Amino acid sequence: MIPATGTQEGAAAYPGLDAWRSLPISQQPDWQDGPGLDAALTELSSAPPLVFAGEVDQLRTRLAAAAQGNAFVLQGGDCAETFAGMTADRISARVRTILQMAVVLTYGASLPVVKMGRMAGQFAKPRSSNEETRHGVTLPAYRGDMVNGYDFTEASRRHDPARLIRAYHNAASTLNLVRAFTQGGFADLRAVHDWNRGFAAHPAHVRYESTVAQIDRALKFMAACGADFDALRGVEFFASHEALVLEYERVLTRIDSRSRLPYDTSAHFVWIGERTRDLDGAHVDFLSRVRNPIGVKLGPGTAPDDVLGLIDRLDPEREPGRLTFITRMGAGLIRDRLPDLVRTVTDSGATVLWITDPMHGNTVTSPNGYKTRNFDDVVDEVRGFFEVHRELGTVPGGLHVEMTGDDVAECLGGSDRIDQEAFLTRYESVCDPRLNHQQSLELAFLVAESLAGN
Ligand SMILES: O=C[C@H](O)[C@H](O)COP(=O)(O)O
Ligand SMILES: C=C(OP(=O)(O)O)C(=O)O
Ligand SMILES: [Mn+2]
Repeated sequence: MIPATGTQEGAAAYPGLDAWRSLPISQQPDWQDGPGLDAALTELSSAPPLVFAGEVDQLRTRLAAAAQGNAFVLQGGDCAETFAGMTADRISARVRTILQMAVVLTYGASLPVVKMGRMAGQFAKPRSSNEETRHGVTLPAYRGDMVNGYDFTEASRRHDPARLIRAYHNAASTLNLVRAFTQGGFADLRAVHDWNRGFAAHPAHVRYESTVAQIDRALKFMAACGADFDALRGVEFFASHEALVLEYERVLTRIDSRSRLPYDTSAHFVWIGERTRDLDGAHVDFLSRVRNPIGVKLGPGTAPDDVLGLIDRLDPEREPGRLTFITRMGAGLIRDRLPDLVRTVTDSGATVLWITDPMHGNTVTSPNGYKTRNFDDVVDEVRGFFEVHRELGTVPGGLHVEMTGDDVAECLGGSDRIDQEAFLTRYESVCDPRLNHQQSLELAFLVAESLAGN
């Protein structure tokens, strides 16, 4: 595999990479141009790329397969990664949960599952409000560890460009560990299946025992046929995040030594959020100019013309795997809003990958004041997504979830019946509520059952 170059060398041949600077832009830090920002960007401009162009191309082919119905994508991780949360235990729990979900989905879909973490760079958050008020004190809103700190003090909430450098190093360490876990034996199919057996053995999860038993039989069958399980010890695992802070994405954009084309080497896959997908805005312009596969979040207000405009701007060549639409409509709206968008894309002749994010359209506030989501709404939106695609004969290509491998209590419900009282001691997210380990697995089992037509 030939790496992208490790410097900005060659980027001068692409002046368009800086065209976003003169376009309308929202949700950016307010750290004013100054020595702090310049110093951080200078340091990062010579830092090595986090991912390699060849891997990014590989992902594009995997996503192309998913768009055709020949693979299924699982994208999951924190709403907002934190520097403090970058411990071996937490990273391994998250990777392990994604691997467990992937085995279940692989069985249910009878398809390869493309595994992508919202990991190693998910450090910047768009917010509804610029400010947060607590007990009469108003401070800048928390915008992710790449921008400011979560602690509610003036010093912590100041936007600090030195955090760009910390974000880069935290992403590098996370990715290093993820690569080690997924290549070093941790992902062994038999071990992952054993973990799932443990999950289904719990009395609250008995209804999943039959799926586990079926997977068990499938593995025994594979073994009897002489499958080389040792060859299955390593898995591909890709990194992704919302490309929000464009200074960070720009400085990590490098020219690939093979193709001489620009790649955003901060992650394999980057997406544009619901709040920054303006056709004439900075985010769409910048991402139109890098070779990575790109995602765009689509909320319930998305118009058919918006999706056509996004295809023209982001995928003018109609390249398989280039463009993914991540829909987040809400359980109550998906069956109403998604069909028009899918029909519009199909009629245009374009092929995009459709993924469901059943989290962001289902956020509510619990009576005791926590941002939460009902597990049943999450499941219902996923079901709606599959129903719409089945009806239209199109491909439901993947699942995008905010989740963790830890035993937190942030979303309501699931077989373990998380209630709002549990939030008082086990709510840890610094932004949106995540499915915990059990809820994540449960969702995977439910999706697998419906994929298998059970
Ligand atoms: O993760 C998504 C957004 O950053 C988040 O939903 C915004 O939350 P807010 O409405 O609390 O700002
Ligand atoms: C900000 C997010 O989502 P959206 O852009 O869909 O609101 C997110 O994925 O955390
Ligand atoms: Mn979120």
